[in-house]
Amino acid sequence: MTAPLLRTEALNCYFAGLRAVADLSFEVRPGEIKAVIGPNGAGKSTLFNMIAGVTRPAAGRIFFDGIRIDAMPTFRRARLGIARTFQNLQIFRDMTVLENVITGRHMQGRAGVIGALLHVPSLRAENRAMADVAMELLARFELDDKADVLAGDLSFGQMKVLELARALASEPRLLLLDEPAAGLPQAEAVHIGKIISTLNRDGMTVLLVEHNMRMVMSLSHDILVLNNGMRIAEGDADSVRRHPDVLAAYLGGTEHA
Ligand SMILES: Nc1ncnc2c1ncn2[C@@H]1O[C@H](COP(=O)(O)OP(=O)(O)OP(=O)(O)O)[C@@H](O)[C@H]1O
Repeated sequence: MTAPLLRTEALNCYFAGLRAVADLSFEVRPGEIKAVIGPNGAGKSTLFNMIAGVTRPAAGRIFFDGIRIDAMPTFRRARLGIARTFQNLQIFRDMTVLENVITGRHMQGRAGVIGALLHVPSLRAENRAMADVAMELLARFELDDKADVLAGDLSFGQMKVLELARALASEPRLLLLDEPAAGLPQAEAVHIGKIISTLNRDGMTVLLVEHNMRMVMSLSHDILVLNNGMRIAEGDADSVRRHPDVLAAYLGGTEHA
């Protein structure tokens, strides 16, 4: 069997005594779309933040491609090939769409974001190459005609796509998507879903935290269900949908789409 791209071992995280994630071990295999679902407060964001490097686990280990990463700063995880999007969009609204993608691209380059923004002369050639790649990405997401528009002037749906494009600009091997459909009408959620599906068909491994059940059920190869920080089920859409503990956890919840 192929080695997992991402693996956690007995992860724990506490907030003021509350156990937000409890002894959680799970894997993401290369090439799969894995979703993490669960009712509000289940621990999804906490898990996501531990993988991205925002929150330190109290105990447990995280491995990316066999390398232990749980104590690594975020930028080193990014350099290893982990990119993320944010639940609350974190695009630069006063920069153009193209510049936003280039900031993602600079995770890869020698220049760094500051160098890019200062237009250091020796870095111009590198910047031009990055701009070309960024334009290709925008074309792929049908945002190339908006390259010179300020990101803040995009529609909300386009901003979500832009954030995805920026994350991809670093050429990651693992894409962490934090509620990519949040706040979108169903038609635009379907559009984002198609983009994710195409990326995955082209080989991208995806870890998805999402409340939109239609998206989760249609996209995911494997679904991890959390409740109170613990795994209550894991498997494909059909098995998870029918699992009695999953039904019980969601009873009275609002997440069913
Ligand atoms: N920074 C924090 N300080 C204190 N408690 C926190 C903090 N972050 C999360 N928690 C608590 O940890 C538990 C897990 O929260 P988490 O945000 O990970 O759940 P979630 O599954 O992402 O929920 P949602 O679907 O509402 O985003 C919750 O009880 C939450 O209140």
